[in-house]
Parts: sequence; C-alpha cells; structure tokens
Amino acid sequence: MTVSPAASAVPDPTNGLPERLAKHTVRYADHRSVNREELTPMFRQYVDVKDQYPHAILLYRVGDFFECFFQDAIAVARELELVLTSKEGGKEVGRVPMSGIPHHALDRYSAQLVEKGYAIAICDQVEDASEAQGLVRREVTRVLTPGTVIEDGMLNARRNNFLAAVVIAGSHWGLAYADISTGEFLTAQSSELDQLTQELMRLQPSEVLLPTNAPDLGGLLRPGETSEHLPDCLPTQFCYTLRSQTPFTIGEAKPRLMQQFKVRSLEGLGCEHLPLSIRAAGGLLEYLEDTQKETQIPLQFLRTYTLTDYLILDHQSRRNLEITQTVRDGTFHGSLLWALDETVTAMGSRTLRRWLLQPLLDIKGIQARQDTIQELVENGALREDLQRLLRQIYDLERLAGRAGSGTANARDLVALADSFEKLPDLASLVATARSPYLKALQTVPPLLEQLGENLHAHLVDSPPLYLTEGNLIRPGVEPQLDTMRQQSEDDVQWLKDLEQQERERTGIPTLKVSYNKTFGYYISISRAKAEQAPKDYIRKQTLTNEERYITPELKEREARMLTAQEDQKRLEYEIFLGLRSQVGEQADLIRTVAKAVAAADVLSALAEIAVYRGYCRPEMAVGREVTIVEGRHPVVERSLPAGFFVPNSTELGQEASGAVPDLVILTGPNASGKSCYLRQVGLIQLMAQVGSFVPAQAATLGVCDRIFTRVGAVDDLATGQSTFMVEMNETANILNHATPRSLVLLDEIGRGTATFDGLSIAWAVAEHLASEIRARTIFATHYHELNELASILTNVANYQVTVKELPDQIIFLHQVRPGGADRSYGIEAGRLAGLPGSVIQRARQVMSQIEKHSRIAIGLRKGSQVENASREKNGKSPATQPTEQLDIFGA
Ligand SMILES: Nc1ncnc2c1ncn2[C@@H]1O[C@H](COP(=O)(O)OP(=O)(O)OP(=O)(O)O)[C@@H](O)[C@H]1O
Repeated sequence: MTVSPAASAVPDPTNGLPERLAKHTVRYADHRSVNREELTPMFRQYVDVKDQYPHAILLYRVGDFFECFFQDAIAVARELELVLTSKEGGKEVGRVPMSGIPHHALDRYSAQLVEKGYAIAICDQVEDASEAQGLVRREVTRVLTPGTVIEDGMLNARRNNFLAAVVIAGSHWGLAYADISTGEFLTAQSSELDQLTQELMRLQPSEVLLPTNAPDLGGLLRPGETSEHLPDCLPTQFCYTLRSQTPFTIGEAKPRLMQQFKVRSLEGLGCEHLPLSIRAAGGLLEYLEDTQKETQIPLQFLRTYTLTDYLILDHQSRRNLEITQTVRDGTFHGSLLWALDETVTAMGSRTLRRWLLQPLLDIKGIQARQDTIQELVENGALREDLQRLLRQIYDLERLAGRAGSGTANARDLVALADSFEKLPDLASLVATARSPYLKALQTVPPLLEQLGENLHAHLVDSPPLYLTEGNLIRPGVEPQLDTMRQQSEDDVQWLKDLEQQERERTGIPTLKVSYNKTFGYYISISRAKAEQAPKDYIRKQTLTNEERYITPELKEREARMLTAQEDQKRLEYEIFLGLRSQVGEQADLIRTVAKAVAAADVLSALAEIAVYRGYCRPEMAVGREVTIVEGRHPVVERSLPAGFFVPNSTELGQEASGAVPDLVILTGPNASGKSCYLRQVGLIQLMAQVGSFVPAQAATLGVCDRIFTRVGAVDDLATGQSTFMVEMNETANILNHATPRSLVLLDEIGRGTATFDGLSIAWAVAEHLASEIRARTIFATHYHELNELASILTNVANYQVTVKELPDQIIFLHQVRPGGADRSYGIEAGRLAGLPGSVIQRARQVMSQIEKHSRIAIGLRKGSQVENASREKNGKSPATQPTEQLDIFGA
C-alpha cells in the first residue's frame, strides 16, 4: 500500500503487552516506540518494511518461518492462539515480542486472519540465503486483504468473494465491485443512499474501499468497528479500508479504466456519463494494483448495471424470505438456497445464489430459463447425462483466474484440461436440444479444445504440488528435456555400476553408495569392515556402526549430476510457465464457457427438483395477476414428512374482475400457518421470476417490480432501534415505495405498541395499501377487527387459516379459506401453554367486557353500517373513490 507510516502519535511502548512478557525483559509492544539505531540489522530491516504497512500484519520470512514481531506478534498470537515468545532486538533494546508460523502453513493461518478481517503483508526472502552477502534481501510480495484473496484455500467455493468500492457525493453514489477470483467487475450509480445500503447488503462484500480524508490512511475497520469516517448509510457489519481520495478522482480514475480495458472512451463500458461509477471503479483498480504487486488480475470487461434491471428486494425482504439464510439463527440450512441448491459444480452454486438474489423483470429472460428447465424436465435421460458430465467439470471461472494471475499450479492446469476435454462431450449431448441455455453449449471454442490437448500432452496426469521440483512434464514432448533425463538415467546407472565395482574391489558385499543433503553422495562401509577401505577413500563421517567416505571421482560426478538435475527442474518449470500463460491469455474465453456451463448446471438442478418435488411451470403474465393453485412453501414442505404439508391457493390483483382482491386480510390463531403462507406466496413469486418452476399445481403470475415483506418483529440490536421503531421504519419504506405492480406481505403490523395505537396503524396502513397504492398485499394479523375493512373496500377480502376446535385442544388444519376469524385464539393458546385456570377464566371475562364496551368495537360496528348504507346508495366502489377516514374511535 502506498501508505506513509502511521501519522498517529508514538504509542506507549508497553501498551497492550501481555503481563507474562511485561514481567520479563520485554519492553516494546509497538515497533514505533523503539529507537531504530539500537536495533539489530534484521530488526532494522523489519521496521523499515513494517513502516510501509502499518495497518497490515507483516509476516516476515526468517528461514522456514514467517515471523511477526512487536504489536503484530501480540495480535497474531491472540487471534491464532499461538505461543507468544520473544527475540533479542538489540543490546539496548532487549527482547521484543515474537510469534511465528511455519512457512508451509502460511495459507491456513493467513486464511484465518483474513477471515477475522485483517490485512496481511507477506514479506518474503527474495534472494537465496546461502548466496546473500550480509542480510538477506526481503520484499513484500503480496498483500492479502479480505476482498483480494485468490488462494483456493481462502475462498468459499460456493459463493463469490466481492471487493467493493463506494463513492458518495451528497445523496448520489457510485458503487463498483469485483470478484477477483472469477474476474467479474461491475459498477452502478444512483441517487438514493438507502439503495446503496441495500446493494451492499445484497452483495455482502468481504471488503469495502472508502475514499476519505482520514490522516491514517490504509486503516482497516474490521466488522463492527465504527469510525467518524464511515458515513451513516454504510452498515458497520462490513470490513472497510480507508483509502486516499486521489485515485478516486475522475482525473485519475478515468484514464486508469481506459488503460485497463484498452479503450479510447468509456462509452462501450456503459459508464461514460456516470462519474461516480467511474470514480469507484477506478479507485478499486488502483487498490488492486497496490495490493497485488506483480500478480496481474485478469478482470472481465467492466459491466454497468442499473438497479431497476432486476426485481427489487430490500435487505429486510431478503432476510424475511430467508433466501440465503434463516432469520432465526442465520444458518444456510433451512434457507431457500438450501432447498434449491442441487447444483453439481461450484460455479453453478454461485450462479444460483446470484440468481436468487437478483430475480428478473424481463419476461423473455424468464421464459428462456423456463424453456430450458422444461426441456430437461421432459427429457430425463438428457438431464441425467448432463449432470453426470457437469460433475466432471472443475471450477473453470476460478481456475482461469488463477492461471491469469500466475498463481495456478500444475494440478490446476490438469483440472482445466480435464474439464476442456468434457466440453465436446457436452456439446454432442445437447446437439439436438432446442432451449436457449442448452444451445449455448453446442459449440466448443476450438481454441479451448487445442489448449486442453496441449496441456494434456505436456503435463503428467498427477503432477506434484510444488512447481520447482520437477516431474511435471511428460517424456517425449521436449527433446532437450528428454536428453537431460537420459543423462540423469545414465548417472543413476553410473552410481549403480560404481557400487558394484567398489564391492568387488574391496571385497565388501555390504558396501553402498548413498546420498544425503549435507554430504551429497558417499560410500558407506560398516565399522567392522572399515580397515578394508582402500587408501584413495577420504573419510568424511564416522557413525556408531558405519564409516562414510568420498572419492574425488564420485565428487566430480556428483557436481555434474546436481547441476544437471537443477537444469532439468528449471527447464520443466519454464515449460510449465509457458503453458500457464497460454491458459491465462484465454481467461476471458474460458469464463464465457464457464458462464454457460454454470447456467446449465443451475437449470438442470431446478429441473431435477421440479420433477422430484412436483413443481409446475408458472405462466408469466404482463398484468398484475397472482394466481396460485395449491401452492406450497418450498422449504417447509421439505422439512415435513411427505404429504404432511397442506397446499393452499392464492388469488390476487386481477385487472378486470372485482371478485379478486388486491388486499387480503389473513387471520388465524397463533402457529396456524399465517407466516408460512405469506412467505410461500413471496417465494413462489420470486422463484418464478428467477425462471424456476414453482411448488404449486398451477400458477399464473404477473411480473412484480418489488416484493416487500415485513414478517415478525425483531429488535435491531445493531442499530439500537426498538422493535416498534424497526417495524415502523420498514412499514414507512413499503408505503413510500410500493406500486400496483408490487407484492406486499405484511405480518403483524402494529404489534409492538399499545393495542389501540397498533390497531389504528394497522388499519390505516391496510387502507392506504388497498385504496391508494393498490399493491397486491397479504396482511396477516391478530386484529380480527381489520376484517371490517372488507365491507368498506371492494378490493379487500378476508381469509383465515382454519383450525378445528375440540373441547380440550385446537387442531391446526393449516387451510387458508375465505372468511375472517371472528376471534383470536390467544387465550386458548395461553391455556394450552399452561397458564393457571383462574388466569384464563379472568382473561375471558375481561375480553368479553372489552368486546362489548370497547370504543374501537363500537366505532367499527357503527362505521361499517354507515359505510354500507352509503355505498349502496351511491353504487360506487370505495376502492376507486376512497372513503373518508373511518372514525374507529366512535363519536
Ligand atoms: N400449510 C401448512 N402445512 C403444514 N404445516 C404447516 C403449514 N403452514 C404452517 N405449518 C406449520 O405450522 C407452523 C407454524 O406456522 P406459522 O409460523 O406460519 O404460524 P403463524 O400463524 O404465523 O403463527 P404466529 O401467529 O404465532 O406467528 C410452521 O412451523 C409449520 O411447521
């Protein structure tokens, strides 16, 4: 990072030092507090590097370890539960805190630190320690931050790892985001700050770059940390990196983008006229240059999108519909994605997640997906063969990314070649397919076929993990390598011959020619026979049972052999690098194919589900109709034994017929299935717009612009808002943004306050939605007084979830039927829960008094009588001619 040493004041040297170390001779817990002149040369080199990376944990290579010192040692020991020790920092300095990790465990430990929101600078030895004159030269070769990791072990295969950058100007904002492991790079600009929050919540980026004027640049705010530099609209749950403003200025960002994509104008990228988008994207690119050092990240062409391209789902709705995790405990198990993810590749799984979070608005796009699913539903053999082949295709997107960035190993290239080999099979399998997503697989780019053949021709089937140890390249492809290999076989034979020859010369049949790292080749004779060793043997080492010798002839041959081996390994490595860059050059093409493969995977998974779980193809309509026949909740159905889920139908929002309501008031006892029904309707609509088949017997669904859900009441502890305030904020958001094309699912509005306030608000909200906005709405409530609304507004209907009452129990039928519940079963539920009999009896008395005398009840009764009379007289629909506000509190 181009960050100057921290500008903050030099800290107290012992601040944060663990007691155990403080008691000993360790005095310095922070590298900035030490007098550099007094440090040993190695420590001086360390602090010089550390100064350039004040906000990252510096992992400093010393032999076989990556060591941390001073404050980093303390943090790393704490976070990774490693032993904190100390090392002599200089005569006057004394010991400084130290902790370290073995170099071979770098990936594992780095992954843990990055996951905890730390940035890591890896400072490696850049010259051979044995050849160094004085101190070994070291350099930071890579900076790892949560949003910039590409290492396989640090990424979740089934989800994207996004790095985002935001630029805010007043209420306008620009957002750019990239997944550098797959190369996706997108940008958007808009004008409502709330939408920025919603976009970030959808993306769940691992790291967000924020240009600021903060003096302490490069700082990383870990999730949950707050800062005066963090604007209010940005949720604290993400990891933020504070950057300088300069790369985010239009003057720097624009040329950087043009250079990256080798274009003369940004017109082709679609963001020419979106300055905030350009600034965000340019700032993100600069950060990549800064952190990736020599590693080139092959990004795809920047794509500009607008928020209105997709069905809008705000964060609350996404959460309430439990799309990627459950509300209750935030687990994947129990979410919609869990229920639908039958994909067989990691690329498919990531694509399904993205599709579920961005349902489509375009009917043609939806139908293209539906057509593909239908073909795969109708042709079971095709579906099975397709999935069998897809299973054999590796993560092309990320493998291409690693090849392009020069971090792929030989196994990665073999995995790519194996995958390319399957593409022609895939193409011939779908040769006669008719649907769009299968047709996309019918042609295999010849370049990829050749590339796969070339990789297979060169690389052995199971290459080693390390690239510089040889054994990567097959025999017979590179004459020079074959000559070298022949030479080393001759050498091995020469050693065998030597052993035989020396056994005969000395008369010792147990004499052996062996090798170890310290002495190289030597002749070994047991101690008992040592006096038989010839005079020309030079003794090198004496062990308890063995004497070891060398001869000038053996050493001379050894020197030649070792050089030849090194040359051979180097040549293999060079051939490998050539292959890797050939793959890297095709990264874009590979990713295009990867996209097609991923989509086919998602659609065959959805087809498989449709067949086995009895889903139907919904008819997508241009109007506002929501007609679902015998719908089911896709997740609850899966968690119940087969046949236990009770299907329910839904009819909302038909244009012409007055018989179909826009708004349904849904009543029913606790735990009867109201929330489940509400979510079921939302999920069916969402799945339909993703292009999936839906859990129903039949469905006709108009395309929705937004789905809003307000389900249950949960305190938002993160922002310190009360249950009621959260509920009111969410309700306000719905009333301000819903349109006649929206689907609104409300559960228990007005519960978190006094009953009268709650009922009044619930009434007013329902009335506004039905008569002003006319959004398709299901309004689940315990206030059965709201049933009166249906007698006032023609586009409102009452439904209830039915129960069967037995003398000592209620049986939940889970059936949604027309009509309103005339009472709630709260007291009944209390009785079943074991409240004392006297309390239950008293509650019943109180309730009957309230029902008789409550001014709300009287007001409602009176109001509806008056309203009915006036409606009959005028013959007008109150939905088209809003009534005056009903005085539910009586005169
Ligand atoms: N259609 C159905 N078929 C079978 N079981 C169902 C159905 N709907 C709901 N259930 C079961 O009933 C349980 C309670 O449902 P839900 O939470 O939707 O009730 P509710 O009416 O919203 O309750 P409350 O008013 O207390 O919030 C669910 O966990 C589910 O197991």
